[in-house]
Amino acid sequence: MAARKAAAVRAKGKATGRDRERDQLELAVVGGPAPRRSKGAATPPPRAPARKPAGRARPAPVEEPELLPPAPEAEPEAAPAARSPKRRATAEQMAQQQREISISEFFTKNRHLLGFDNASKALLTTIKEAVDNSLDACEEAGILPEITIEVRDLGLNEQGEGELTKGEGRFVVVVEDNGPGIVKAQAPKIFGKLLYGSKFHRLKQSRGQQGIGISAAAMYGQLTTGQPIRMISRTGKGKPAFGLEIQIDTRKNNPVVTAERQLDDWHEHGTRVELEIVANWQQGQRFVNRYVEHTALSNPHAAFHYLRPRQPPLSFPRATDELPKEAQEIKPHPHGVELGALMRMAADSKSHDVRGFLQAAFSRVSSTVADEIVKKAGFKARVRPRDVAADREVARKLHQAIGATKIMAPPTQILSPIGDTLMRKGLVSFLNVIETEGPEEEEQLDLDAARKKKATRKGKAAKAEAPEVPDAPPEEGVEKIKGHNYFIATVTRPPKVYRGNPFQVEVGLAYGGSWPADKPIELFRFANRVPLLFQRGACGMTEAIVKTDWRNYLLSQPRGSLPVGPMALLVHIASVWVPFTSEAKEAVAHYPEITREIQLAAQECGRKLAAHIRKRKHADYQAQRRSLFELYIQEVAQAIGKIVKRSPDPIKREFLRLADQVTEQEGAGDGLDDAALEEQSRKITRRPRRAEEEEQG
Ligand SMILES: Nc1ncnc2c1ncn2[C@@H]1O[C@H](COP(=O)(O)OP(=O)(O)OP(=O)(O)O)[C@@H](O)[C@H]1O
Repeated sequence: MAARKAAAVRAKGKATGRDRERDQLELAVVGGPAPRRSKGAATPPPRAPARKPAGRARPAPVEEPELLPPAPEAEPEAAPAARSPKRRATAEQMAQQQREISISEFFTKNRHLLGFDNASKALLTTIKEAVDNSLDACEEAGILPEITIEVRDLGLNEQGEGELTKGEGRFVVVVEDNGPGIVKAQAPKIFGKLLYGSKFHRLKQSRGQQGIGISAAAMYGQLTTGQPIRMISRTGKGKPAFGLEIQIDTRKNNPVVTAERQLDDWHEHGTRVELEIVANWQQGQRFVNRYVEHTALSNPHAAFHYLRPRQPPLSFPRATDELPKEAQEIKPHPHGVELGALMRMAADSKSHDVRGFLQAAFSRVSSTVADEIVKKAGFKARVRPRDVAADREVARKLHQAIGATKIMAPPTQILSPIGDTLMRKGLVSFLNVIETEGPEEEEQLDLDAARKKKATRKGKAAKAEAPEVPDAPPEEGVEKIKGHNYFIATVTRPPKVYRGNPFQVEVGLAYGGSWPADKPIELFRFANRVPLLFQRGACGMTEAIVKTDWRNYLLSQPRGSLPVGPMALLVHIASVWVPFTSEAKEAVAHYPEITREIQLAAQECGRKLAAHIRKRKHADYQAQRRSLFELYIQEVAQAIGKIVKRSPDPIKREFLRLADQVTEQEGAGDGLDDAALEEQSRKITRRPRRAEEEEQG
């Protein structure tokens, strides 16, 4: 109706600017297209009256006056259109500003993307990058890792005496390994060039992936203290050890060696990295402690020596002398390849025809599969890889044909999971340290809450704690650690594939002990054996655990949260390429295939846990009943003795034997559900009375 009125006014040619404004708004409300105003035009161009639609007239739209916008008078923005603004710069002027950005310059500005957002986190990231490299190098070379991590407070004197630096200050981080060492010619680029490494271009399980970690730490040190990274390395007996000081020319992303020396006496092989950085030990040590503990847990084949300012050194001996199974490199699976990547791979190929290219570049492509792909692509004549690289249409056909061809899943036995036995060993030695040292706190820097939590764990926890597992006989899966009983269960899932990349999930849990029973469980996340300490909420692993219904396994669980109970839960994903959410490698992306596997592993572990909790509840119940029974047994035996005129001692012994028998029988109640156990308990309560009656009778 309003539109029609407005059209009538326009037809008369008497519309004012304000009328036109109102028309536009009204038309917009009744569904007409908003008029486009040409840039710089003071008033909108005149519009032709609305044409009547051909055919049967539609009913007039129902008017909704309350939807109309306020009258233009009330709208200051509806003032006359502004004149076109003065041009500020021409394309040519802007072109003068446009230039290449070096990767180091980019990450200098965006160091938070690499995990260097603040001084406490930077401390952890620096250590983590160096330790992960040491572990990777040792494993690749087949050496049992022996790693020393040292944090030195430069506020203290040479003897380590003085006042500890409060807040931010200068620290030296040293990481030394007994690995294969680094070839001298490579060292400058490894430590002084971002995106330079040996792991990015391959598909093989390793802690490092990107080739940016240690050089980013060097860059952070250089940025915050102006000091170069110092390294020493030796590749073996008979080869000289060398030391270098390396800086990064951030404009060019190139290394500059500022000092060089040869060492006569150094270890037979290995690498030492020393970085001076601005760090916050006061706040950051919690993360570092936790990182070291968790790294020891997930790497039971490695020994760690951890030296800290003004604290006794901490050692984590290796729990096994066996190296983990060697991870194998694989080629990408054709079903995971994208069109652009296919074209690039074809351009790099040395094969003479597309069949050869497919077989050489991808896993699981036999000559029969290659023939089938080529047939499905409809290539008549011989197609060379360079045709695929140059012609998008040819590449598209090939890509489509790959997608339409059934190809065996990628090989999965190339991964190196921790395994059930070592996960258990790792958990036990980790709990040993935790029980001695006291646990570390949550990642949030809420010190008050942290202090409270510590108090809860050390003192009050005993009350809240789930009742102890009876001393004897030791239940299967229960480990006694520093006087506390922990139930430990582990699950390793078979390998699976996401986006063509094999991955494998493992879950381990430790229940009971000194963990508080009234707090959310402790969730420990690991990716390729590296603990993930930040971004817990944003991690796909957390999501999977939260989505698991833990009430089925006798833990309480607030909606959308982690379960509550005295439990530490370890989740590990091993993969040839872990899909991290960012370069800082702090959280795993939410791939449904990965979430599902974690859930399945958690459920399997949960079932073991539920069986244990039931058994323990039952044992507690029996112990309670027995002690109640034993409380009166003396009196009862005496009374019966008087009636039957016998000594009470054999009667008492008989009662105790009966009690043993009953408890034993009920011990066989394993595997019953709660209701069945309750029922069984009820029956048992009546039994002694009957036994008594029989005796009396
Ligand atoms: N301690 C070491 N011993 C032997 N080689 C090392 C050592 N540290 C680093 N390297 C080599 O230097 C390369 C670069 O290391 P860097 O930490 O920058 O990246 P990365 O480990 O490959 O990946 P990411 O950035 O994900 O950590 C490694 O790929 C490895 O080849």
